[in-house]
Order: sequence, then C-alpha cells, then structure tokens
Amino acid sequence: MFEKIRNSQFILNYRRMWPYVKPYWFRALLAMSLCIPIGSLDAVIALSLKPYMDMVLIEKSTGSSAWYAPLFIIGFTICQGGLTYLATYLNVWVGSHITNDLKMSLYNKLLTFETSFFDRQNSGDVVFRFNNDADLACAGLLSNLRLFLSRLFSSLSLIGVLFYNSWQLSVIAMVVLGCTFYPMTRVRNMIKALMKQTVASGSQTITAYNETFAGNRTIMAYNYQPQQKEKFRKILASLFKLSIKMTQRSSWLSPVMHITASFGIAATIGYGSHLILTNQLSPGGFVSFISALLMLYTPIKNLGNNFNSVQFSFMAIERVFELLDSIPVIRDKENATELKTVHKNIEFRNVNFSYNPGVPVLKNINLDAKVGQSIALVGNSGGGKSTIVSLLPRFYDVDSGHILIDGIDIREVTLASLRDKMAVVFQDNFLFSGTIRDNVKIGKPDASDDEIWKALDMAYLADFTSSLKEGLDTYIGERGILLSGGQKQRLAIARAFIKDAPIIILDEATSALDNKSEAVVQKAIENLMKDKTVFVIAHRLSTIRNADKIVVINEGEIMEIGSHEELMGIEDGFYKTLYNAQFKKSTK
Ligand SMILES: Nc1ncnc2c1ncn2[C@@H]1O[C@H](COP(=O)(O)OP(=O)(O)OP(=O)(O)O)[C@@H](O)[C@H]1O
Repeated sequence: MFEKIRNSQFILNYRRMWPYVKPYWFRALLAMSLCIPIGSLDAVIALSLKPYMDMVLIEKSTGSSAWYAPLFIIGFTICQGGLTYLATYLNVWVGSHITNDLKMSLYNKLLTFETSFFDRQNSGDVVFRFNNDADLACAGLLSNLRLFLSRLFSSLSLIGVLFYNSWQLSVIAMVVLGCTFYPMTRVRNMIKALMKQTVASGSQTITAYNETFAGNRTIMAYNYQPQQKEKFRKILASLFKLSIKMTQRSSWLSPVMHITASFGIAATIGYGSHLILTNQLSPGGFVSFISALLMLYTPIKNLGNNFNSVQFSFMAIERVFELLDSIPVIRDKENATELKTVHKNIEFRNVNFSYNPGVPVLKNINLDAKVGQSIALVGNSGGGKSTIVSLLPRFYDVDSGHILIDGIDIREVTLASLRDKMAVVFQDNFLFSGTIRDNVKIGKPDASDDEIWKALDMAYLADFTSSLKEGLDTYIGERGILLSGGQKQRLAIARAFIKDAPIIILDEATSALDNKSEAVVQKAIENLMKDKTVFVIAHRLSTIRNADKIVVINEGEIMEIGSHEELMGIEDGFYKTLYNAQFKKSTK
C-alpha cells in the first residue's frame, strides 16, 4: 500500500520537481502554510452561524455576544482576503523562479542534442515541448498544490464543524462525498490519449506560423496562400474536434458530481428535519451544518472543474522529464581528451554511415588529407558529399570505421575541442538577428574591433561595412534578411576567418551565387583557405581545379581520387566526363 502511494504518478511528479523547488523551499513553504489559515477560516465562518442562529433568531436574546457574528464574518473574510493575496504573491514569485530554472535546464538540454534530433523534430514541437510544457508543468504544479492544500485544510476544518454539529448527518454527508470522488478516477484514462493529440496539433500550429514567417517569400512567389490557408484550416479543425471530444469525455464530471452531491444535501435536509423535530439538533446547529456542507461541497465541485488542468500539468511534467532524462547520442566520452592541434593528417578509415538503419549513405570511405592540403569532393547530387563533411565536426557519428585526426579517433576527444578546430561555411549560412559585429564575433567571442575589421577585409566585406552609417553596428535583420546573398556569404566567411581554425569545411559555399558575386566570394574563400586543411564541396568544377586531391563520390562510394590532371587522364573517367560536360555547357 505504502509502495503504491509512493509510486503514484502524483507523488512521483512532485518528487521529480523537488530539485527545482528546493532553492526556494522556504518561500514555497510559507506560501503553502498560508493555506492552513485560509482554508480553516471557512470553518470559523460556518461555526459562527450556530450561536447566531440559536441565540438571535430562535431565543431572540439581545445583548448576547452572538450579535457580533456579522462583524466576525467581515473580520475573518478580510483576514482571509489579505492572506490569500500574500499567498498568491508568494506563489507567483516562487512559481516564476521554478519555471525559469526548468526552462533553463530544458534549453541547456536542447543545446546538447545532436543534429539527428533536430532532423526528426519540427520547430513547433521544439517550442511546445521546451517552452509551453515547462509553463504548463510549473503552473499546474504550484497552483494545484496550493489549491489542494487550501482545500484540504478547508475541508478538514469543515468536516470538524459537521461532526461538531451532528455526527449522524456527518456520516450521511461523508458517504455521499465519497461517491462524488469516484468518477474522477475514470476521467484520467478517458482523456489521456486526447491530451497527447492536442499537444501534437498545438505544435503543428506553431510550425505553421514559423513556416509562414520563414517562407513568406516562397508563399508569395508561388501564390501558395490558398494551400497554406487550407493546411491551417485543417489544423484548426482537428484542434476543434479534439477540444469537443475532450469536453464530451470530461465535462460530465462536474454535473455528475453536482447531482451526486444534491442527493447528499437532500438526504441531510430530510434527516436533519427529523433530528430538529425530535429535538436532537438545534436549528442553529442545523444551519451551521448545512453552511459547512455547502462550503465543503464548493471546493470539491471545483476540484472536478480543475481536474483537466491538473491532468494537463501532470502530463506536461512527464514529458518535460522525458526530455531531461534523454541522453544525447553524440556526447563527450568519459575521459575524452582535448584535441590541442592538428599536426599531421585527417583520415577517413573504412567509414560507413546511414541516416536511417538499413539505408547506407556512405560505403567504405577511405580518404587521407595531409595537413595543409585541400580536398575537393565532387560528384552527382545526393552522392554523399555533404554527409562526408558533416561527419568531421560530429554532426553525426559513423556507423562503423573511424575518422582520425593525427591518428586519434575523433570520438576520443571532446566535442568542444574538436569543433574548435573547424570552421564551416555552408551554402545557406545561418546569420543571427543582431549586428554585423555580433555575427562576426560568433567566430571569436573576445575579438577586438581591429580583428573584426581584418576578418571583414579578408572576406571582401570591409568596404561595404564602412560605407554603412552604423558600420559594425548595422542591424542585419533576422537571418540576415537585410543583406544580399553574396554579402551574407561573405559575412559567414568573415566569421569563419576570425575563428582561425586549422580545418576549413566549405559546403557548396558559392553555389547559390551568380557569377559576379561568386567571383568576389571565391576570392574571399581563397583568403580563408590559405595555410589550412580544407574540405571543399563545389558544383562548379572550375573552382576546385587546383585542389591537391579531388575525390569523386557517387552513390556513397569513392569512385576516383587524384589531382585534376591525374583524373583528366583517366579515359571515360567520372571526373573527366563531369568536367567536360560542365566545360561544354559554359562554352555554349
Ligand atoms: N538528414 C538526413 N536524413 C536522412 N537522409 C538524408 C539526410 N541528409 C541527406 N540525406 C540523404 O543522404 C544522401 C546523401 O546526401 P548528401 O546531402 O550527403 O548528398 P550530396 O552529395 O551532398 O548532394 P548535393 O550535391 O545535392 O548537395 C541523399 O540520398 C539524401 O537524401
């Protein structure tokens, strides 16, 4: 029995939240302790009715202290109001702290998740699970506990008043009250699945807003509004259906409890009349009893009304801890060492990789890049070039084989020190809302203005920046929307430049640009590549002719490796065919 109570969801949820409550335990306890007088004062009001009724209304006695009953009631209610205010204030204070701490833990967790976690989620899921669930969990936790405690003390003291007035009537009332609780136990199971679906649909709404925001130009360009509207209408319709189903399955609770309680009240009035007529109970005692019973009934009825929110909060707590308990797949090994420098080489040895089990994307990749060399990855679209370079900073881990830096498997070193040695420029780089300075400093948080200007200069962006009224402090908009494609790319190159990492990864860094922008970005890239070990993916083969090694990848396999001249020497070779096809296109 004890074990059952200890393991009940209610207790488990509160136990799990304890570390978050602990730093604020004193104020939380104070807020909760205030529930005792707040709850108990209900009983004082009910109790004061007995002498008033008996002495003033029945005996018509004057000069009795019972005449003070109305004043008592006002006094107690003011007292109760003041305490309720204080308890609410303390609760919000403690609750907000706990919510922030929980959100901080969740956000820290979010930052540790590997790329594949984000591949599987949509933005709505992340907002819902990491933000809304924390709100829901904490709001429910404290306010429910406060409600529970104040109602518990209110109920206990009112039950005391009931027994003080008449034990016979109290027994009837208790049996009926017991019956009103039963339906509650049934509702949880009936609405659990619905709640899960409601959360899923809620996150779809957020994703729809995010997509409309990020993809507004595509929506406009393709006149995609009607389809988007339809998609959104469907999400809202499904939310509507769920909320109606939820109402169907849970809203019977309150009326059923109400009806059950009315039987109890009817029975006590009926039997109470008998007790009064047979002089076993005074009229004042009876009024006091009925008042206490009605007061007792209100919190119990509300408990039914709050039941859904309690369930929502408990399920949110369960989901929050599911996230906090999950262990990122890609993380530092125990005893991982620091990767200090890169002296000799970077080697892919028998590397196999798949995003989804059973669908190999890279097959037995063997590749050796000496320090200072530039390695170009070329080949058909979808062949696995981006996948190869995304294994280097451990966005994903290999299924089998090894990636070695100076002979050490990259899984043996800390993630931070490994990623510290690499600067990555993608085709579509993420720029943060903020200024040019903020975005360059991501590569080196303590960079001086001189260093920032130097990086911008090397990225061919210094002239543009100095022509702006606010220079480095120019706001570039969310995702750098206020910059041109080439400028965004050069800002990303400046960011990589200031990092001064020994390994540079360029994943189609110039593919999205027109010829004129590409020429400038290409020059910026050449600056970035100087004296570094470089992995470059480029569609335009003319840009990688001078690479030390060109690696041709097709369907996850290395087909050819060599210099431009060597590969052009292979009759009917992949590279030669690709190169000639591009060359012909460009001379047409
Ligand atoms: N996150 C992912 N989850 C599942 N499959 C993926 C993921 N990313 C890529 N793939 C699949 O892996 C294969 C290799 O993709 P990859 O992006 O590495 O090719 P690529 O050679 O860089 O192509 P492109 O030149 O078109 O950019 C493709 O079949 C692709 O559909």
